[in-house]
Amino acid sequence: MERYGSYIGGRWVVARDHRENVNPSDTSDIVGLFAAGGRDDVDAAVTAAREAQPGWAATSPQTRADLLEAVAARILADVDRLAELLAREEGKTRGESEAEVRRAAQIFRFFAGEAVRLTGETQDSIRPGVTVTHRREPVGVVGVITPWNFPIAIPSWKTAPALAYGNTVVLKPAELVPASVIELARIIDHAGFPPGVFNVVTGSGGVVGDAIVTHPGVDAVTFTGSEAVGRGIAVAAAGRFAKVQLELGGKNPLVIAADADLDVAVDCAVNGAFFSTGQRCTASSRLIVDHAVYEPFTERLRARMAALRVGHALAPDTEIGPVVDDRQLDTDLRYLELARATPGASVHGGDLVERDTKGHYLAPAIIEGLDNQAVVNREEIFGPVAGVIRVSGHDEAVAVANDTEFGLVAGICTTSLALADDFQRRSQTGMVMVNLPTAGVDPHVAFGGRKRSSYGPKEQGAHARDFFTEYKIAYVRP
Ligand SMILES: NC(=O)C1=CN([C@@H]2O[C@H](COP(=O)(O)OP(=O)(O)OC[C@H]3O[C@@H](n4cnc5c(N)ncnc54)[C@H](OP(=O)(O)O)[C@@H]3O)[C@@H](O)[C@H]2O)C=CC1
Ligand SMILES: O=C(O)CCC(=O)C(=O)O
Repeated sequence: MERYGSYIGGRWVVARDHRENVNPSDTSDIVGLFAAGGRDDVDAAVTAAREAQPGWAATSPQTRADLLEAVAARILADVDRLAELLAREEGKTRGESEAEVRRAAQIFRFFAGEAVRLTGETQDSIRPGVTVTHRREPVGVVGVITPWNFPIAIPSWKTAPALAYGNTVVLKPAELVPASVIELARIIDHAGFPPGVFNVVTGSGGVVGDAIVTHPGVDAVTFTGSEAVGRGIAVAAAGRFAKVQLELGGKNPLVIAADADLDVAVDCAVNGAFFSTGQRCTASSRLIVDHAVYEPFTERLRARMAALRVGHALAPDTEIGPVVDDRQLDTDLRYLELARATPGASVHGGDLVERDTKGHYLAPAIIEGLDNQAVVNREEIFGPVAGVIRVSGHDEAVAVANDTEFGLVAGICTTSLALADDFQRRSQTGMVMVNLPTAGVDPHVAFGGRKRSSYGPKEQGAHARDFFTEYKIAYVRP
């Protein structure tokens, strides 16, 4: 069984303790043994990152662009192997995994371009002869803490902009899925980045994650994961005046209007609620359906749902891979039990599925008959489970869609431009989708939500520079 260390200061550091990375499609398959890093590893990584940062910031933007482009090319050259590894460690289908790996390459390619595109601003002072410049500079050392549901794309969309703009990085992947990030570190190492520019410490959130967040040498922390952990990180980072960016949960509504094209609506619902096993912060976990189309929509949805093939992530006919681990499966089952025990609810699907290999297989489920106040329609489940809520008319649909503590993304299926436009304006979310699944965003576009879904500047696209750079304002009298 191969053992992997952390990547610190351009070297692979041998670890004392390791943790198994288990394949959720087949729990007898151990992907590898990964370092259970400690605070001393974080300290060494931050020291290396601090030493490397001024030199990295001083490199030509073209050098940074060339190196990021080399990472993109190396990812693409190895797509098959990386996709298979990702599917093995996370449980996404082979197709979903390949799409994610390609997305990681697109992200590195996009930020290669951004490295040479960074601009500042100038303005005239109110004092004659004086010019004011706003110049963007790197923040310094960025701590990156990532979740298990996008093992290579999320680490890439935090790392690529950090590096493009001259920061150095200490990254902690989720303990459930360290393999893809270790491969990314190998690629970055082979591409020829200076030692210390990119560092990875694997290990638990409570130890390695906390050490990154509280380390005085880390200038900024970018995090994606649960609200509870994000809240603690925000408090700890703000307490020592470090910059912080959080991407948290969602309870994303997809409205099916009375005039919706039901083929489009069912496609959007199936994709948004169940693909990637529902394990996306952008998942459509509330389907808000106008009573005029409730019966035909739910009938077609149930039929499509029942036909979805749940199975081993690497089996060619699998449409829905396994749940990531037994803990998340317990969470999904607990919410389904709660729904079944609630008067008026009817649960369709949601049974455990047996396959040739022992994996965490759960059939997709919808919960009908409950209103928007039910616990299952308020809390993020993070599994292949959606609540279906019946409403009367557009105004009620908008009110229900907005009646949540989250605000990541909202979708509407309608053939009316007026309804689509109205929904877009009134939705209390960072992102809106019209006749598209709520999940699945473009790699070159800003990403982020409102309310308790996100905190700090948006991620991705050119807007990423707002987090990964600081303005320096200079008054100049020549
Ligand atoms: N918005 C999103 O995209 C995501 C939301 N979630 C939500 O979070 C729930 C739980 O998922 P989970 O992976 O456990 O999410 P967590 O928030 O626990 O984990 C996200 C990352 O933070 C790390 N972490 C955990 N505790 C700390 C800490 N005290 N200080 C610093 N870092 C820490 C984790 O490490 P490690 O796991 O290695 O211990 C992981 O790398 C899901 O059911 C879902 O609701 C989950 C993933 C993504
Ligand atoms: O839907 C997407 O493309 C992105 C989802 C995401 O960022 C997440 O689940 O953390």
